[in-house]
Amino acid sequence: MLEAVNLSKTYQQHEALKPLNLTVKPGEIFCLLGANGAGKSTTINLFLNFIEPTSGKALINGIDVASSPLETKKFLTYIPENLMLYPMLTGVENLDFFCGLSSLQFKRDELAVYLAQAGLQEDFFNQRVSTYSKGMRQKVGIALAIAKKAQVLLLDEPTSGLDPKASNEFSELLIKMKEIGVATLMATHDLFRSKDTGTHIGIMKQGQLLENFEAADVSFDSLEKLYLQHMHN
Ligand SMILES: Nc1ncnc2c1ncn2[C@@H]1O[C@H](COP(=O)(O)OP(=O)(O)OP(=O)(O)O)[C@@H](O)[C@H]1O
Repeated sequence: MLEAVNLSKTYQQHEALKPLNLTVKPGEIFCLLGANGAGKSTTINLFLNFIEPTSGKALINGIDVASSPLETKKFLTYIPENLMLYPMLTGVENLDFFCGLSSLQFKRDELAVYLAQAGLQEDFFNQRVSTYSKGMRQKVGIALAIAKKAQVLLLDEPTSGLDPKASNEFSELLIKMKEIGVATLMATHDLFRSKDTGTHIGIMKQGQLLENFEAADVSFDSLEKLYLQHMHN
């Protein structure tokens, strides 16, 4: 579970994130929408302990990420817009390496099962990642989450630049993760996927979470209207 408690970040005078209170429970996919500079990545980076909060706390499974960064990282997998993998290593080798960083060791056929569960085509398991499409690289990230039995997924625009089919496949993986109780926080610009895949939607503007509602409570049209209204004001 993810929890922000009066979490804020100020750079010099600039409030990148105004005090945020937010909970993402197991089995929820919280989609964070907002214009460029709204504070979405800042929120995710605070949960990753990449940056220090100015006030408040980011908690993962009730543990403060600032005071227990290593422990909280065990529970989570982070997939940014461009997942950094080693291009000269194969998918299996990359997965092995990143599992190793979490002190996890698997046999080759176990790694292959995780890649298959993440939807990667078998022909590519032993090919260098330099030959992978962006969607295939993102699947290696999901395979890592599956291998780690991650309880939390932090995603920063993971589908930007993916073609509609790859984006759809990624959404299906997120739904699978949801079904096994993973809590997901995703920054995205994709209104359609937020409505389609998310369980909860937040709209941010200038560092502030202006809206927080259940995806089932809005139609796609009303979501778009609401989003544009906030951006125009
Ligand atoms: N290291 C930094 N120093 C100063 N200001 C920063 C720093 N990092 C981010 N900011 C500012 O914080 C604000 C929020 O940025 P953030 O990256 O969280 O936005 P975002 O919603 O993720 O945008 P995008 O959709 O472009 O990714 C912006 O005004 C940005 O300029």
